[in-house]
Amino acid sequence: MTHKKMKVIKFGGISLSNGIGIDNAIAIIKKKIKKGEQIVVVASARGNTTDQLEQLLEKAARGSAYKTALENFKEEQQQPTQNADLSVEFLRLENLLEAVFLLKDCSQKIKDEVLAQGELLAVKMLTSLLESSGITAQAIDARQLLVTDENFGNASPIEALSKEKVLACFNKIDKNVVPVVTGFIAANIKNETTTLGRNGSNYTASLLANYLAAEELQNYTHVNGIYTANPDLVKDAKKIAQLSFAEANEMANFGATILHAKTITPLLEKNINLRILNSFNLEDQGTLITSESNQKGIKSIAVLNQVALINFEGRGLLGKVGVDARIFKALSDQQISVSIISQGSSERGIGLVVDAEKATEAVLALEAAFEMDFYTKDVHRISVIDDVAVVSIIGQDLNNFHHPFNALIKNQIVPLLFNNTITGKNVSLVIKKADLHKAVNVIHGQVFGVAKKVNIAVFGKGLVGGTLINQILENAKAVLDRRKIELKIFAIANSKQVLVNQDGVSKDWAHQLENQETTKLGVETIIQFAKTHHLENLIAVDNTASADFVSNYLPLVSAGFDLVSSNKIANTNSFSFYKTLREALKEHKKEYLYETNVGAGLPLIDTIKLLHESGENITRIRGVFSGSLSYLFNKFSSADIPFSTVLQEAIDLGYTEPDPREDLCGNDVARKLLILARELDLENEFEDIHIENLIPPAFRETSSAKFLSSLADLNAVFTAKKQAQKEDHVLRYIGDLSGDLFQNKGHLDVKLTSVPVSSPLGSLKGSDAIFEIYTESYGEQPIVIQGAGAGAKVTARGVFGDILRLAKNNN
Ligand SMILES: Nc1ncnc2c1ncn2[C@@H]1O[C@H](COP(=O)(O)OP(=O)(O)O)[C@@H](O)[C@H]1O
Ligand SMILES: N[C@@H](CC(=O)OP(=O)(O)O)C(=O)O
Repeated sequence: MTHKKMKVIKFGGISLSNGIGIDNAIAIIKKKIKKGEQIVVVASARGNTTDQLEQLLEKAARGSAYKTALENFKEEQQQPTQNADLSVEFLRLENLLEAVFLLKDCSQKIKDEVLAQGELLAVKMLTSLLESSGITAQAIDARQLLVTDENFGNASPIEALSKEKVLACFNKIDKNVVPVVTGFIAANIKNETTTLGRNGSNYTASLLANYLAAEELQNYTHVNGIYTANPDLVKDAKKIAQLSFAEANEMANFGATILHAKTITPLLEKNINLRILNSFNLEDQGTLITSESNQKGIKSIAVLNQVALINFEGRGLLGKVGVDARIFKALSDQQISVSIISQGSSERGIGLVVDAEKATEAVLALEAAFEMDFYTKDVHRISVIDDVAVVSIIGQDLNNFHHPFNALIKNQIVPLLFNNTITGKNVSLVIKKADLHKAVNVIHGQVFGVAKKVNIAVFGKGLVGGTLINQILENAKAVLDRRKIELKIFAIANSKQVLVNQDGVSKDWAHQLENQETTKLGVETIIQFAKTHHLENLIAVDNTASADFVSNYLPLVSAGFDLVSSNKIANTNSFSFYKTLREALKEHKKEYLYETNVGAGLPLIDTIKLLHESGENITRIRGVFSGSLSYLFNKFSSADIPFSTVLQEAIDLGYTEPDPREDLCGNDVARKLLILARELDLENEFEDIHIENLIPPAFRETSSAKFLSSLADLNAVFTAKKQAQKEDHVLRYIGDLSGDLFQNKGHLDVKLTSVPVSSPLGSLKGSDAIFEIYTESYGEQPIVIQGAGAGAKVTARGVFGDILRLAKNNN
């Protein structure tokens, strides 16, 4: 067989599984032969055979019944044709398992022998199928080709010997015969079976490509190529069309399971291209890995999953020379390699990441090596954290690292340790395994800026809530295009029903919500749903007017939600609740925005916050805070009409609450005033506010119907107030906050007042709200914010604004 222009074609396990898998593999090989290509096929064990063999072994070693499982295994292997003679391997497996069952013990050496049968079976089946479709094929047992050391389970090839054997074997093969070689398996000098480590078939293929000086290695798998992150974990991962060997190597080293860490070197040595292709999607060009380097450098995220973190703590190690060397020696003596080390991560401690299955062994080795140091109390503890994973951001500059890091913290994922490599721009984070899925998605969203997903739960679907949901759905595409933020409403709830959808609710939400079962556990259901589906960047929006709902704020915050509300209750409850909520927000690094609490869509709270936080001394805030009361007194003052006529008009226009006494009593204005006061760090309670109740005492207790039918009885009182004014003055119902603001408490007044018609307050029109903010620097000249201060549409817009602010903040 000549090797020029020869290609090594490797099929992964799933690409050889029963059904479409094996059919496609045969079709791919046939097509290549038809085209006259010269190929060598390397095959992994089919489907998840290796895992199944591992399980059979474990059963047998435990002394549990394994025979039925073995029969099922054999039946599956014998698919799709009885023509393949698999009897040798089946018998070998039966004998090996029987021996393990009797001894109740299994060495790594036996395990390699058992696992090797998987590849041998695959190659026999493949050869038989090729033969029956008219292709002359020859099954080759790689144990005749690759010579390794004796490190069972993870053996290293002895180059010179292996190459010699490979060349000798292939030189004898006729060029019309397709060699089908077992991946993964080899033999030591004593001819005992070894394996190259899990997922090692790629390595076999790249060794063969090297020895045979192949033109290309094509790796057929079940994904379209190499992605910016494992596509099983990150839906939005993008396929990388081309990678350099160095970049691929980096990814493999940091755990991208699609590449075996050792695969690249043999290819690099001989400059052999590697193509990752999808045997289930032949249209796709896959990923090409070559010596050409990409100028910009590639970014990707890789995960090491089966790892443990060892914490080596010793106060007495400060300044001692050679401790690291001793640690590494103790571990390397046991063939344990360390993938990440971080020094000084704990008090005089060292954190080490090792393979999970080696963790106990590693601790024992370290305890033995540092026995004396325990006596002298220089080392006081060596512990293991099992359920960890390492997420590496490859190509990550440290100067930008704060972006993904902050995003993790915002999502309540605190890495146990992180480190960076000196060569190459890589940062690795050790995190709890439970956080893995979410962490990889959060980092991916940040690093690739593709689109950051923001997951929103909307509580309350009344006028404001419903309008908001529709606004979000209508504008989601524009927000995605302009801001690269993907807004998803994953939950909608009212007091009775909950609608959840991981992919975001659709335009039909109202109808779907109605058809949901009634549940009383809305908030817990939603918190649990977000957890189960690893949803990131969570925002809870409260558009209810409910006093009860506010008690959910604390659980939501501790579950990782930022809050937005148009509901004022949380800010006007007792000061102690106000403080508790702020403390919880701080503790969980969450934010709470409520711009619409005062002045609906007007940018009021944000302005006051900015002024206050920048140290500007706000001395007074005064204004007409209520749209309905603005309308009432603007109209009543400007024309010669009875108060009751204006009030009836306001009721008819829907400007007031159904019972207008809720507006006239002044409580709503008072709540807004209290919210502003608390923005200035004043510790006022609602009871501190002097409220001028506009409802004459005789009308306070009557029924709604009675009140609405006797509006004319209010006229005398209001006409008297109007007439008692100075010339060119008008009535305005205002909130007024003043006093010594250096004290803890401000002076808060809600009252009907008379102002010159030419003043900003006096010239107010329609149902506009107005806010005058007096500060020390601005002196007598207040900052004035004026505009529509009510209405479902503007309020919903304001809530939407808060959501976008949070979404951007999370960057
Ligand atoms: N960056 C990545 N791009 C693509 N796949 C990845 C990546 N990281 C991890 N994977 C995983 O690698 C798997 C394919 O590799 P592997 O299972 O070894 O294939 P095969 O058995 O065909 O050799 C995918 O299912 C995916 O879960
Ligand atoms: N069958 C072996 C080797 C293997 O499957 O390699 P690959 O992932 O490259 O197909 C395993 O499952 O570990």
